[in-house]
Amino acid sequence: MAPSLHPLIDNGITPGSSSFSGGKLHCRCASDQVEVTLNSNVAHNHACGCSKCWKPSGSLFSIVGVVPRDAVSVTANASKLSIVDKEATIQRNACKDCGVHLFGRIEKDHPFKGLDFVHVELSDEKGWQEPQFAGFVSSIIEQGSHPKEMDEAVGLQTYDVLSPVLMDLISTFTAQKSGIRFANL
Ligand SMILES: N[C@@H](CCC(=O)N[C@@H](CSCO)C(=O)NCC(=O)O)C(=O)O
Ligand SMILES: [Zn+2]
Ligand SMILES: [Zn+2]
Repeated sequence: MAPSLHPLIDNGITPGSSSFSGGKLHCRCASDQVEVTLNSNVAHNHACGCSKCWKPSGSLFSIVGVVPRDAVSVTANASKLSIVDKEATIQRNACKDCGVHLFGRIEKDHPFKGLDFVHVELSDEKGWQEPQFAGFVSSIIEQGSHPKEMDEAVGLQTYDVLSPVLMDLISTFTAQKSGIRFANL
C-alpha cells in the first residue's frame, strides 16, 4: 500500500477560500488544549518533507504555511508550550504533553523573520489556503523512505528545497544583506 503523504493531500486537494480570514488552532491533548488564534489566512502553504516540521504519525509530509507574527496569539494554555530546538532557525513551539507544534517563530535576521510557521490541520475551520507545492521532498530519504517513494504522485509541484518564488526571496535578502541594491523591486 502506498504510504500516506498527508491526510490533506492523499485524496485530492480541497481549495481554500480567498475571503477566509483566520481561525483557531488546537493541540491534540484530550483536555486543557493549547489554543492559538490566527487573525489571518496562511500564505505559501506547502507540503514539507523535512525532518523538523511536525507531521501526523504515519504521514511522510508536514503541511505548513506562514502568517504574519502579529496575527498570532496564544489564547489558552500557553504554559504547556516549549521550544523544540532553541538553536534552530525556526523556533517551533510545541505542546509539552501531546507534542504537536503550534507555531514556529524566527527571531534571528532571516528573510522570513516576521512570519510564523503553522499547521492548519490543527483547526476545525474550513477555508485555509490549500497546499501550493511540495518542498524538501528528497529529505524524506534521510528519514528512511526508499528513494523510489519520492516518485509517488503528490499532486503538487515538487522541489528539493522551496518553490522558486520563495528561493528568489531568500536570495534577494542574501544579496541585499551583502550590500547589493536592486532597482525596481
Ligand atoms: N534535510 C533537512 C532539511 C531541514 C530544513 O532545512 N528545513 C527547512 C524547511 S521547514 C519549512 O519549510 C527550514 O527552513 N528549516 C529551518 C529550521 O528548521 O529551523 C531535514 O530534513 O532536516
Ligand atoms: Zn497538547
Ligand atoms: Zn519543514
